[in-house]
Amino acid sequence: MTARLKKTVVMVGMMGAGKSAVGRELARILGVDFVDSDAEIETAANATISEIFARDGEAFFRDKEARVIARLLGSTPSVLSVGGGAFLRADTRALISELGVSVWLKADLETLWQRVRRKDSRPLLRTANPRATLAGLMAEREPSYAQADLMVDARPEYTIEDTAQKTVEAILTRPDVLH
Ligand SMILES: Nc1ncnc2c1ncn2[C@@H]1O[C@H](COP(=O)(O)OP(=O)(O)O)[C@@H](O)[C@H]1O
Ligand SMILES: O=C(O)C1=C[C@@H](OP(=O)(O)O)[C@@H](O)[C@H](O)C1
Ligand SMILES: [Mg+2]
Repeated sequence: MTARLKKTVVMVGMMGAGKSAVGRELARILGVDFVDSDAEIETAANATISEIFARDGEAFFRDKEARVIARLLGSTPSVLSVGGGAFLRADTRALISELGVSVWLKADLETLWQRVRRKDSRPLLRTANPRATLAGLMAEREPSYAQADLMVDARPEYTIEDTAQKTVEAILTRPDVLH
Protein backbone atom coordinates (compact mmCIF):
# COMPACT_ATOMS: atom_id res chain seq x y z
CA MET A 1 0.00 0.00 0.00
CA THR A 2 1.47 3.35 -1.00
CA ALA A 3 0.21 5.66 1.65
CA ARG A 4 1.83 8.07 4.02
CA LEU A 5 0.80 8.27 7.61
CA LYS A 6 0.16 11.70 9.05
CA LYS A 7 -0.25 10.42 12.59
CA THR A 8 0.89 7.42 14.58
CA VAL A 9 -1.75 4.71 14.75
CA VAL A 10 -1.96 3.56 18.37
CA MET A 11 -3.40 0.12 19.05
CA VAL A 12 -5.17 -0.10 22.42
CA GLY A 13 -7.30 -2.71 24.16
CA MET A 14 -7.12 -5.72 26.44
CA MET A 15 -4.29 -8.21 26.83
CA GLY A 16 -4.69 -10.84 24.13
CA ALA A 17 -6.73 -8.64 21.78
CA GLY A 18 -3.89 -8.86 19.27
CA LYS A 19 -2.46 -5.34 19.54
CA SER A 20 1.12 -6.55 19.09
CA ALA A 21 0.41 -9.15 16.38
CA VAL A 22 -2.12 -7.08 14.40
CA GLY A 23 -0.11 -3.89 14.85
CA ARG A 24 2.95 -5.51 13.30
CA GLU A 25 0.90 -6.72 10.31
CA LEU A 26 -0.80 -3.32 9.95
CA ALA A 27 2.61 -1.61 9.83
CA ARG A 28 3.72 -4.05 7.14
CA ILE A 29 0.60 -3.27 5.04
CA LEU A 30 1.07 0.49 5.47
CA GLY A 31 4.82 0.28 4.89
CA VAL A 32 5.72 2.05 8.13
CA ASP A 33 7.72 1.12 11.22
CA PHE A 34 6.17 -0.93 13.98
CA VAL A 35 6.88 -0.19 17.62
CA ASP A 36 5.57 -1.87 20.75
CA SER A 37 5.83 -0.01 24.06
CA ASP A 38 6.34 -3.25 26.02
CA ALA A 39 9.22 -4.29 23.74
CA GLU A 40 10.78 -0.82 24.04
CA ILE A 41 10.57 -0.99 27.83
CA GLU A 42 12.06 -4.48 27.89
CA THR A 43 14.99 -3.41 25.70
CA ALA A 44 15.66 -0.26 27.73
CA ALA A 45 15.51 -2.13 31.03
CA ASN A 46 17.19 -5.26 29.71
CA ALA A 47 14.49 -7.20 31.56
CA THR A 48 11.12 -8.76 30.78
CA ILE A 49 7.82 -7.10 31.75
CA SER A 50 7.38 -9.80 34.42
CA GLU A 51 10.83 -9.10 35.85
CA ILE A 52 10.13 -5.35 35.93
CA PHE A 53 6.80 -5.88 37.74
CA ALA A 54 8.47 -8.23 40.25
CA ARG A 55 11.56 -6.13 40.84
CA ASP A 56 10.28 -2.54 40.59
CA GLY A 57 6.50 -2.84 40.97
CA GLU A 58 3.57 -1.89 38.75
CA ALA A 59 3.71 1.87 39.53
CA PHE A 60 7.30 2.05 38.28
CA PHE A 61 6.31 0.17 35.11
CA ARG A 62 3.37 2.53 34.50
CA ASP A 63 5.58 5.61 34.72
CA LYS A 64 8.12 4.10 32.38
CA GLU A 65 5.31 3.10 30.00
CA ALA A 66 3.84 6.62 29.93
CA ARG A 67 7.27 8.13 29.23
CA VAL A 68 8.11 5.63 26.49
CA ILE A 69 4.77 6.26 24.76
CA ALA A 70 5.25 10.05 24.92
CA ARG A 71 8.70 9.65 23.36
CA LEU A 72 7.49 7.33 20.60
CA LEU A 73 4.59 9.66 19.75
CA GLY A 74 7.13 12.39 19.14
CA SER A 75 8.90 10.58 16.32
CA THR A 76 8.00 9.67 12.73
CA PRO A 77 4.42 8.38 12.35
CA SER A 78 4.34 4.61 12.78
CA VAL A 79 2.11 1.90 14.18
CA LEU A 80 2.48 1.81 17.96
CA SER A 81 1.01 -1.03 20.00
CA VAL A 82 0.84 -0.24 23.70
CA GLY A 83 0.30 -2.48 26.70
CA GLY A 84 -3.30 -3.05 27.80
CA GLY A 85 -3.03 -0.70 30.78
CA ALA A 86 -1.54 2.31 29.02
CA PHE A 87 -4.78 3.87 27.77
CA LEU A 88 -6.19 3.99 31.31
CA ARG A 89 -4.09 7.04 32.14
CA ALA A 90 -5.84 10.29 31.27
CA ASP A 91 -2.53 12.04 30.45
CA THR A 92 -1.53 9.26 28.04
CA ARG A 93 -4.99 9.28 26.44
CA ALA A 94 -4.77 13.04 25.95
CA LEU A 95 -1.33 12.79 24.34
CA ILE A 96 -2.43 9.98 22.04
CA SER A 97 -5.48 11.95 21.03
CA GLU A 98 -3.33 14.98 20.27
CA LEU A 99 -0.52 13.27 18.36
CA GLY A 100 -2.00 10.00 17.13
CA VAL A 101 -5.12 8.14 16.24
CA SER A 102 -6.23 5.41 18.65
CA VAL A 103 -7.75 2.11 17.58
CA TRP A 104 -9.50 -0.06 20.16
CA LEU A 105 -9.07 -3.68 19.18
CA LYS A 106 -12.14 -5.15 20.80
CA ALA A 107 -12.33 -8.88 21.44
CA ASP A 108 -14.69 -10.94 23.57
CA LEU A 109 -13.61 -12.46 26.86
CA GLU A 110 -13.40 -16.03 25.57
CA THR A 111 -11.14 -14.99 22.69
CA LEU A 112 -8.88 -13.00 25.02
CA TRP A 113 -8.70 -15.88 27.46
CA GLN A 114 -7.82 -18.46 24.80
CA ARG A 115 -4.95 -16.23 23.67
CA VAL A 116 -3.47 -15.43 27.06
CA ARG A 117 -4.10 -18.64 29.02
CA ARG A 118 -1.00 -20.53 27.94
CA LYS A 119 1.45 -17.68 28.44
CA ASP A 120 2.83 -16.58 31.78
CA SER A 121 4.26 -13.33 30.44
CA ARG A 122 1.43 -11.18 31.86
CA PRO A 123 2.06 -10.60 35.57
CA LEU A 124 -1.43 -9.19 36.24
CA LEU A 125 -2.90 -12.60 35.43
CA ARG A 126 -0.83 -14.48 38.02
CA THR A 127 -3.79 -14.90 40.35
CA ALA A 128 -5.73 -17.85 41.72
CA ASN A 129 -8.38 -17.38 39.03
CA PRO A 130 -6.80 -15.62 36.04
CA ARG A 131 -9.90 -15.90 33.87
CA ALA A 132 -11.95 -14.04 36.50
CA THR A 133 -9.15 -11.48 36.82
CA LEU A 134 -9.22 -10.97 33.06
CA ALA A 135 -13.01 -10.53 33.15
CA GLY A 136 -12.73 -8.00 35.98
CA LEU A 137 -10.05 -5.99 34.18
CA MET A 138 -12.14 -6.02 31.01
CA ALA A 139 -15.24 -4.65 32.77
CA GLU A 140 -13.21 -2.02 34.58
CA ARG A 141 -11.30 -0.89 31.49
CA GLU A 142 -13.94 -0.82 28.77
CA PRO A 143 -15.05 2.76 29.55
CA SER A 144 -11.47 3.91 28.91
CA TYR A 145 -11.02 1.90 25.72
CA ALA A 146 -14.37 3.24 24.48
CA GLN A 147 -12.74 6.68 24.32
CA ALA A 148 -10.51 5.56 21.45
CA ASP A 149 -11.00 7.31 18.09
CA LEU A 150 -11.82 4.08 16.24
CA MET A 151 -12.98 0.60 17.16
CA VAL A 152 -12.18 -2.60 15.31
CA ASP A 153 -14.00 -5.79 16.12
CA ALA A 154 -11.29 -8.46 16.54
CA ARG A 155 -13.66 -11.32 15.82
CA PRO A 156 -12.47 -14.78 16.85
CA GLU A 157 -12.74 -16.14 13.30
CA TYR A 158 -10.53 -13.38 11.88
CA THR A 159 -6.88 -14.11 11.20
CA ILE A 160 -4.26 -11.55 12.21
CA GLU A 161 -4.22 -10.41 8.55
CA ASP A 162 -8.05 -10.09 8.47
CA THR A 163 -8.06 -7.88 11.56
CA ALA A 164 -5.20 -5.78 10.18
CA GLN A 165 -7.22 -5.30 6.97
CA LYS A 166 -10.28 -4.24 9.02
CA THR A 167 -8.04 -1.76 10.78
CA VAL A 168 -6.91 -0.30 7.43
CA GLU A 169 -10.58 0.12 6.49
CA ALA A 170 -11.29 1.88 9.79
CA ILE A 171 -8.33 4.21 9.30
CA LEU A 172 -9.49 5.07 5.79
CA THR A 173 -12.67 6.57 7.27
CA ARG A 174 -10.50 9.23 8.93
CA PRO A 175 -9.22 11.88 6.51
CA ASP A 176 -6.62 13.09 9.02
CA VAL A 177 -4.58 9.85 9.18
CA LEU A 178 -3.35 9.08 5.65
CA HIS A 179 -2.07 11.44 2.96
N1 LIG B 1 -6.55 -13.98 14.87
C1 LIG B 1 -5.68 -13.51 15.74
N2 LIG B 1 -5.63 -12.22 15.98
C2 LIG B 1 -4.75 -11.73 16.90
N3 LIG B 1 -3.90 -12.49 17.63
C3 LIG B 1 -3.92 -13.81 17.40
C4 LIG B 1 -4.81 -14.36 16.48
N4 LIG B 1 -4.63 -15.69 16.47
C5 LIG B 1 -3.66 -15.94 17.36
N5 LIG B 1 -3.21 -14.80 17.94
C6 LIG B 1 -2.18 -14.78 18.97
O1 LIG B 1 -2.72 -14.29 20.19
C7 LIG B 1 -1.65 -13.88 21.04
C8 LIG B 1 -1.97 -12.57 21.72
O2 LIG B 1 -1.77 -11.52 20.79
P1 LIG B 1 -0.90 -10.23 21.14
O3 LIG B 1 -0.67 -9.58 19.82
O4 LIG B 1 0.25 -10.54 22.00
O5 LIG B 1 -1.98 -9.40 21.98
P2 LIG B 1 -1.81 -8.10 22.85
O6 LIG B 1 -0.58 -7.40 22.39
O7 LIG B 1 -3.07 -7.33 22.57
O8 LIG B 1 -1.76 -8.58 24.27
C9 LIG B 1 -0.39 -13.84 20.16
O9 LIG B 1 0.35 -15.00 20.41
C10 LIG B 1 -0.99 -13.86 18.75
O10 LIG B 1 -0.10 -14.38 17.80
O1 LIG C 1 -3.10 -4.94 30.50
C1 LIG C 1 -2.08 -4.66 31.17
O2 LIG C 1 -2.12 -3.96 32.20
C2 LIG C 1 -0.77 -5.17 30.68
C3 LIG C 1 -0.68 -5.64 29.41
C4 LIG C 1 0.56 -6.18 28.82
O3 LIG C 1 0.62 -5.88 27.42
P1 LIG C 1 -0.37 -6.54 26.33
O4 LIG C 1 -1.69 -5.84 26.43
O5 LIG C 1 0.31 -6.28 25.04
O6 LIG C 1 -0.48 -8.00 26.66
C5 LIG C 1 1.77 -5.59 29.54
O7 LIG C 1 1.92 -4.22 29.25
C6 LIG C 1 1.65 -5.79 31.02
O8 LIG C 1 1.64 -7.16 31.29
C7 LIG C 1 0.40 -5.11 31.60
MG1 LIG D 1 1.18 -6.66 23.28
